[in-house]
Amino acid sequence: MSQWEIRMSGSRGVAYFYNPATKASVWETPDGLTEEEVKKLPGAELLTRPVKVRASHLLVKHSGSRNPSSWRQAKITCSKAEAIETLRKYQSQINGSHERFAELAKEYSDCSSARMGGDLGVFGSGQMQKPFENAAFALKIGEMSDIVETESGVHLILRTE
Ligand SMILES: N=C(N)NCCC[C@H](NC(=O)[C@@H]1CCC/C1=C\[C@H](COP(=O)(O)O)NC(=O)[C@@H](N)Cc1ccccc1)C(N)=O
Repeated sequence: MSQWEIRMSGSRGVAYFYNPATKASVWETPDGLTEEEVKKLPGAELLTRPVKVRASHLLVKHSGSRNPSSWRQAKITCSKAEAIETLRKYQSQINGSHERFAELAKEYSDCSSARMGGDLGVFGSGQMQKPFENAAFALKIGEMSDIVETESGVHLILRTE
């Protein structure tokens, strides 16, 4: 059976099967593929991708951010490297604690969501910048991301629902 792979369709956020050799794309599991074989296909993680998530984040902006200003600092001048270093420091202080995450987001996040401990509410595919969306949607509930870079700056993400 020529190799199938799993891809995500546009903004509908629904996974489908694609066969690069035959260029066939089908919504349902191709005949002859067992459940076990499907789980081993490239892109299999997309099959368990949620439709919507709720997440909090701690954003540290830098001079290269698309909007280098926030409630904390009118003109943000730190370099991207310094922002990453700062976020690493917060990451080690958080050390997996959801409470610490919310406390540090409230105090240090350069996003207006800081006042809600970083909570962004529920969002679906197509709402956030792709690197942020992909990282948030790949997290299990309660899991924290490593450092994620977007046009806004560098983030730590905690998936809460
Ligand atoms: N709930 C939504 N749909 N709100 C629109 C999101 C727009 C989206 N934003 C992002 O992808 C990044 C990642 C998370 C926050 C964020 C960026 C910025 C900060 O960066 P900056 O734009 O200065 O570069 N914060 C926001 O947008 C805030 N309104 C998020 C928020 C705050 C309070 C409550 C809910 C949501 C985008 N497509 O640009």
